[in-house]
Amino acid sequence: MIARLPPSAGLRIGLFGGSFNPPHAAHRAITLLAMKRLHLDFVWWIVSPGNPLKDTRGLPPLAERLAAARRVANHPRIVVTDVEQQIGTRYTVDTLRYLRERCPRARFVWISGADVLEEFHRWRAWDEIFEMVPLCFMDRGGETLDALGSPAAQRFSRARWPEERAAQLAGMKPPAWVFVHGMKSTLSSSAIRAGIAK
Ligand SMILES: Nc1ncnc2c1ncn2[C@@H]1O[C@H](COP(=O)(O)OP(=O)(O)OP(=O)(O)O)[C@@H](O)[C@H]1O
Ligand SMILES: O=C(O)c1ccc[n+]([C@@H]2O[C@H](COP(=O)([O-])O)[C@@H](O)[C@H]2O)c1
Repeated sequence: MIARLPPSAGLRIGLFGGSFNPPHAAHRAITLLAMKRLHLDFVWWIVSPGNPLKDTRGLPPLAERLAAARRVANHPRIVVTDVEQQIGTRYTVDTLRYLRERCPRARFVWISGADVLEEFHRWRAWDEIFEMVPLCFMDRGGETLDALGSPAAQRFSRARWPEERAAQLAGMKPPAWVFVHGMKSTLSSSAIRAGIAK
């Protein structure tokens, strides 16, 4: 399957995967902060057909989450895509393999919140992902210490660059990652679903 993708040649592109159930202001704020600190041209929001580690019963249809993500993103340099649905995967390693092959001249960086670093060692082929693209983890309220002490952070501790080098991350040879402080939002989709945030 050949997915419909935005232009990418020669660009520095952040990839931000999520369930977006629902999308919220912290998704957008993190994206804009990463764009600035990593000197990215674009960030693609990859709306997941369903996180393989989550119970996805009750997950709203992808089309609904895509439309909501587009409304929240509302920025000329944020592109919302259903590429995982198009290529038929839920696993990030497959998505990255596909995108690197389809877009050989793009400089991709995978962006996640700190909670993802904490559980990264549970992802399929997670150590391979570290060798495929540079990674950027964004601080998240309540998650910093657990994330930085996680199995993935420990295993790749020598590939961590100081935050001051974030602007060079997209051009670095993997494994390379940064942890970006500066935002400690506690906003989450689950809090919104529970009616205790919006
Ligand atoms: N407040 C936040 N600070 C930092 N990163 C965040 C924040 N909210 C979401 N993210 C990141 O956004 C990405 C997509 O997350 P997701 O769509 O699951 O939102 P969520 O708020 O974490 O959802 P849920 O509460 O259902 O787990 C993940 O990398 C997640 O770490
Ligand atoms: O590839 C995996 O094994 C894997 C396991 C868990 C989560 N992910 C991805 O992590 C991203 C964040 O998921 P979520 O549900 O926390 O928003 C999203 O792109 C998921 O597809 C990927």
